[in-house]
Amino acid sequence: MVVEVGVIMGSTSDEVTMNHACGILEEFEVPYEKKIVSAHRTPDLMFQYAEKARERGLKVIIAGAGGAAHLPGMVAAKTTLPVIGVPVQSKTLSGWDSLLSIVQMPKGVPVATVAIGDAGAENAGLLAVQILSTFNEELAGKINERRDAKAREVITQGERTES
Ligand SMILES: Nc1c(C(=O)O)ncn1[C@@H]1O[C@H](COP(=O)(O)O)[C@@H](O)[C@H]1O
Repeated sequence: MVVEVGVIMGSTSDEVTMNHACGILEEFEVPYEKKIVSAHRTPDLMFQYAEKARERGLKVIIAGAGGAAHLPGMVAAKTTLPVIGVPVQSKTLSGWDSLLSIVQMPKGVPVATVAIGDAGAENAGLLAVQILSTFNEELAGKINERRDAKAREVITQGERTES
């Protein structure tokens, strides 16, 4: 099966967060790969990964990193695939450093930045699925089914809370 989404992260310490993106891809049965790639620690591997991504058949890259989170932006600079950046929550600055490093890209090289942490990673997975759904009606249908199910959950929870 051709891998469609690349989930990459700067360190194994990002894995717990990034697994939230992977969980969504599994839920939608989107073939993905998970790799540790760092702009700082493995720059040659990072360039190679980004340069080869499109010809390998990938359609979206989700890149998570914390602190001086240059990985998403650097990958975006070396590929024409859409890159979704996940700011991983850092210990010292609670992820503000990660967020600002990822979101403040110079014009010309966009990164679709999601929120800090686990919820952001989950949304990164959903955004990747939505990008793939542009040309895949079956996937679009599954997204709607998921949203309907979530809406029903919220209504049921609300009914239990309301008096
Ligand atoms: N921000 C980056 C990059 C990068 O942007 O290339 N490579 C690793 N890191 C980040 O360093 C943090 C601490 O890493 P360690 O836990 O390995 O010390 C991680 O959140 C990682 O994403």
